[in-house]
Amino acid sequence: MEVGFLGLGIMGKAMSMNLLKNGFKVTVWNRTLSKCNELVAHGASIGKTPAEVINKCKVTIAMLSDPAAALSVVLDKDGVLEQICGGKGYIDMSTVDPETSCKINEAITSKGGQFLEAPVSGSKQPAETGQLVILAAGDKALYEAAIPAFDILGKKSFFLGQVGNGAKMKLVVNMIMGSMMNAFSEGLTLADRSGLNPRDLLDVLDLGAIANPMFKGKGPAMLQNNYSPAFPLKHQQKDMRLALALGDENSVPMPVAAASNEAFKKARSMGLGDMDFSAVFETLKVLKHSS
Ligand SMILES: NC(=O)C1=CN([C@@H]2O[C@H](COP(=O)(O)OP(=O)(O)OC[C@H]3O[C@@H](n4cnc5c(N)ncnc54)[C@H](OP(=O)(O)O)[C@@H]3O)[C@@H](O)[C@H]2O)C=CC1
Ligand SMILES: O=CCCC(=O)O
Repeated sequence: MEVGFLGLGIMGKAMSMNLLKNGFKVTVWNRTLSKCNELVAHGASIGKTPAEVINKCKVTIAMLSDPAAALSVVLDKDGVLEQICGGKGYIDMSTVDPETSCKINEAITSKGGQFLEAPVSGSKQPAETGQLVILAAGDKALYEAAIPAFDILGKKSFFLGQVGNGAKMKLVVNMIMGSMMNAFSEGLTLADRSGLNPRDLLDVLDLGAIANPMFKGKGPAMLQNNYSPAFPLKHQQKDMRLALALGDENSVPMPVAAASNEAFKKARSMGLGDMDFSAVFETLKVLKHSS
């Protein structure tokens, strides 16, 4: 099967590489074109613009940073819309808000193309090993056609109905994850400041009812001030912001998420946006202990 792939950041690079290694023919494009070279060394072809990729491929996947990037790649000059037409499918796997996804859907379907949103749960390593959780919504026929690719990229795919539902599910999941990361950071700090060994806290947490892969995976690195980015903090803050907007629209009070968003904003203001989102832990270190 031949697919196009737009956006070779942390996730897009790992996902397109995985497709290549599993026998897919892949044509890639990235805004910074030099990032295509590694994929080409593994057998990918390059499209010089999103339009060129769409022209070449029946199905094209996008994995882009945020709503502005997702819209720009579709609507701007040399974008997806210039070549999309009947018989072609576009699958946006970026994390965006439902409104952005609906705008893209309208643009693609107005030209006769098929559209599926399919944001993912899971980070760099699951992307490398094909263990993502795919949250798809939109064109059911395109979803079914994409299953061979989704089976390579993920361990489980959900079809959630109309466009917007995939985006909503993803934002709810990441809102919970971002709040958990803040509670975890506060717990590590409280353990340390009150004279406990935070490593003991990691062991205790791992044996109890709130054990989870995120605490287990990120905790030891956080205690070594290692925030090598798997999920960049700027994207987590974007997701909290978009989840809070969804809360506004649905009159859902979310004081925990709002406080977490403020912590991520503070971390961005400290220059930590490109670090892993666990770097929000650093926001607690600027407060010195006082008696
Ligand atoms: N990292 C993770 O753990 C996960 C991330 N996600 C989501 O997946 C998406 C991608 O994440 P990730 O790979 O980590 O992000 P990166 O920041 O590593 O990559 C972002 C990609 O978007 C491109 N891009 C940014 N702005 C534009 C623009 N205006 N026009 C065209 N291309 C643009 C970048 O191109 P360039 O190289 O030129 O800058 C790059 O290819 C995000 O929506 C994120 O929230 C979802 C699940 C997990
Ligand atoms: O959007 C990013 C999700 C990261 C994860 O699920 O580990």
